[in-house]
Amino acid sequence: MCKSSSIHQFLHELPKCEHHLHIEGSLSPNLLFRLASVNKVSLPDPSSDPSFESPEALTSRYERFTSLDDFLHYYFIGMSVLITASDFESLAYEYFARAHADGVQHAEVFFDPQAHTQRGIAYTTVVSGLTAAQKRAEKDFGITSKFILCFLRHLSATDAEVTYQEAVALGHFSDGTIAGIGLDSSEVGFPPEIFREIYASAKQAGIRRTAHAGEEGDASYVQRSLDICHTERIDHGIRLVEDEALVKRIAKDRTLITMCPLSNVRLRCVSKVADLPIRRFLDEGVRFSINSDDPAYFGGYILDNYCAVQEAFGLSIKEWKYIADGAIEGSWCDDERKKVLLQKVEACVAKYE
Ligand SMILES: Nc1ncnc2[nH]cnc12
Ligand SMILES: [Zn+2]
Repeated sequence: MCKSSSIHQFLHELPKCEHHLHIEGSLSPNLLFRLASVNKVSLPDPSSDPSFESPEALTSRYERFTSLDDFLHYYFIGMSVLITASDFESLAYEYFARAHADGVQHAEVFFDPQAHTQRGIAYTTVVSGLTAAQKRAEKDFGITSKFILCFLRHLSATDAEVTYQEAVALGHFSDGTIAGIGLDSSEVGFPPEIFREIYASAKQAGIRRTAHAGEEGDASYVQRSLDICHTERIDHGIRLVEDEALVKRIAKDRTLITMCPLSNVRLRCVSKVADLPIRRFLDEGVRFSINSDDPAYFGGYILDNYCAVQEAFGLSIKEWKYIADGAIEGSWCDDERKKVLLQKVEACVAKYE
């Protein structure tokens, strides 16, 4: 919630694109406990980790993450309760409904297939649940969406290749089921070039490419994602400001940075939202979007992130228009959809200017 109710109303109505949302990160503690019980999945014993005593205890543990790896420990345990296609469908449909309520018009959603196939859940089970939700959400809410298949960087390139080839063999990249690839999980010590061959193959095949970089890793992770993996976007990217030439290059190339303010605070990448390089990005012409990352873990969905930015930086309507337009331009939807979304932003801004 913003202090000013009129700016809050404006931010609520502003047409949004979300580009950095891990669907497994939208699993709330309540749903996690419910699915564990329905699917008979055992969670860690509360005598070894009291956070698993109740959904409330887990929620309060989520307020005390110490790092990306500390969060990932809970993230991977959490998603172990997802078993059937219908579990994935319910999870994704709930996300789309929540995003729609926050003013999201277009969402590009990450998923982590290796985290599921590793524990015996078929890749096709995951994808059929997600795509069923996608179709229902477009029909029910008019929200358009894309899926981005992420590779877990703490696993080997060979492991990633198996998943990539499964998606290729099923025609999922060529038929539009999946729009692009991404790279997530522990960053430091797992540089993007480990996955250079998959990224080269994706580029050759016209598959869209992004990667988490510059979240905990330094600016060289961003630079190597661009130069070696030819990524078209950068997820997080907050540490790119350590390299002024890189900031200028990203501004010139209009490379979209998908920022996640509440995530960066929860994972202690910065101590407060005001420490994020938002003012610098605006001043230097860097295009960026504002996103929720793992909303069930980080205490807020997309509108909460917009409000946190507003409270920290006191942006003008004109600056919000720049952000909203940049988010549309950096989306992977077709030009026709972009045109419609740009017009919606224009109409919203005209109402509040
Ligand atoms: N913020 C994040 N960074 C890296 N990997 C992730 N997986 C889910 N959220 C993530
Ligand atoms: Zn992320």
